[in-house]
Amino acid sequence: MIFSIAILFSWCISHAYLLLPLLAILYSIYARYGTGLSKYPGPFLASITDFYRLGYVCLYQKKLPEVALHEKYGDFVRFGPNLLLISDPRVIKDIYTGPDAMIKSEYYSVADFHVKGVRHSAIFATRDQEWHSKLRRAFGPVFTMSAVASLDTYVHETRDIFIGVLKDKFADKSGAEGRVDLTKWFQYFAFDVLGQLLYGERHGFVETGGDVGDIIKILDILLAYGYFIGHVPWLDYLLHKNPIVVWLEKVGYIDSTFPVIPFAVKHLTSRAQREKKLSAEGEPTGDLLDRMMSLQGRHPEVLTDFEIVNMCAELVFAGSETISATLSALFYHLLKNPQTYRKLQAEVDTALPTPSSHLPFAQAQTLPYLNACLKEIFRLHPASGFGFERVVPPSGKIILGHFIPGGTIVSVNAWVVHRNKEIFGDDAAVWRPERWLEGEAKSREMEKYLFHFGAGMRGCIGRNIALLEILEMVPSLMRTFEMELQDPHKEWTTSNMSVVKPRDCDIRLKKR
Ligand code: HEM
Repeated sequence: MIFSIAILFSWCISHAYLLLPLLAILYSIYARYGTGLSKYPGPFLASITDFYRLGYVCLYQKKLPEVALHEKYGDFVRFGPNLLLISDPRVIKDIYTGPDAMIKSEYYSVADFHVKGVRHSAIFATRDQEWHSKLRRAFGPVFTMSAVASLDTYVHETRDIFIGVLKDKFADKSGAEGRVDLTKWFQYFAFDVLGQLLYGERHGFVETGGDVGDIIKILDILLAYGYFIGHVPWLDYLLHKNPIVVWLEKVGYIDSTFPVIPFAVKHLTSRAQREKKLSAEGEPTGDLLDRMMSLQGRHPEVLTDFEIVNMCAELVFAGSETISATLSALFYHLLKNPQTYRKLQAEVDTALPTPSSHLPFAQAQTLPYLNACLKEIFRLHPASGFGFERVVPPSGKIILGHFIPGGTIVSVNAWVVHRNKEIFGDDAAVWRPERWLEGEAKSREMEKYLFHFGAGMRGCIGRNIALLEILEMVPSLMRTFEMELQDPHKEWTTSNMSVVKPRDCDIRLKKR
């Protein structure tokens, strides 16, 4: 027996030149026809290998891959042996919401990490729905609108320091000295405001005008790694999660700790003995860390110190680049379309009599044109550039009359949904905040399909914080400065590495 296995093995080795192409052909036939998706259109090579998709997203950075693919192939596009992209917004409720919401695909698992050799998943990436529900329930009270509104003083402080630094460093200066790289400075703001919200202490980006501890650089690498490798998730087991790297991390030869973790641990440790504060209504008070720690007694099995530190890192991970991309894109479009800039400025000037006066968050939420601009930027430039992949349950699912086999990965991208002409109008591809002011019924109908924060239980837990930060920043900035693009005729560029990041949108500032 052993003898015949050895003969077979040596025959296979000596005929590898024949066997390997044969296996590749058999695998390709299976990939193309064996997953039940062969009737859907899409690039031929994509139906055979996920590497096609990886190559495509690497090379196709100018226009989002999904937008171009749906334009070419229609509502259902096969973009992998097992992946179906869907553009019709009506599917959002079937895939993402309700008790049957589908689980996240392995795309997200690339964001898992090891601590002392043990694998962990935080709230954004976990594929364990039950554990995720527990996390959402336990952390939930910290993120409600009323809880977030009471965090406004933390945002004011960072915003005022940010505006002060811009004033001193750039305002009224000519030449290179007055040139502001908007994306970079909004990144500094976004990281610092999160430090302030989380621990009552900024990380120090704005004051130093630089990347503290290379946090931005490292986050950019992590986001790019997740975005690209997520298309072929098993590559992660050869690269970052291979047993040698995991072992080297375990014994301390490699340190892949995200640099905000030590910051979070330092603050958590220093507060461990502090009395936990609750408001008169029994709600947590203080900064976000205080609030999360004061909930520990209610959910001791979920809100461990370890999970709280993970959550701090997740909030920085998910809530920094998204904010800076949204703010930069908003000002780019306002300045590229000066009539919209003037209209918003007039509204802001009425609400804010002097540059140093303050517009409360609740009042900012009522300014019609400001909120129209906000919805329009969320629509036209949703910060997340990736499709939110989910796995069809084993029994399969009927979606818009199509039976989709169990195990298929389905994905809807906000950039595609938000360009739907039936919902948003023939000019869906352009910046026009006025579309949100053309009747309440129309606005409500459009809002129903906004997908920039995702949907359902896996939708953005930080959405109220995002609104707070943006609505606190925009009016004050516009009241303080007259802004113009460095080169009004130049078109910006964007890059998509999970977050669609604006580039080349430098501006100049004059004090008002
Ligand atoms: C304009 C700003 C933002 C946008 C467009 C945005 C978008 C999103 C989207 C689309 C998701 C779901 C992704 C998916 O289904 O795969 C998400 C999840 C998440 N976001 Fe945001 N986000 C923003 C700001 C923030 C902020 C400021 C924070 C925190 C301070 C935050 C924290 C999170 C977390 C923790 C998750 C995971 C939630 C879960 O799975 O339960 N985000 N965000």
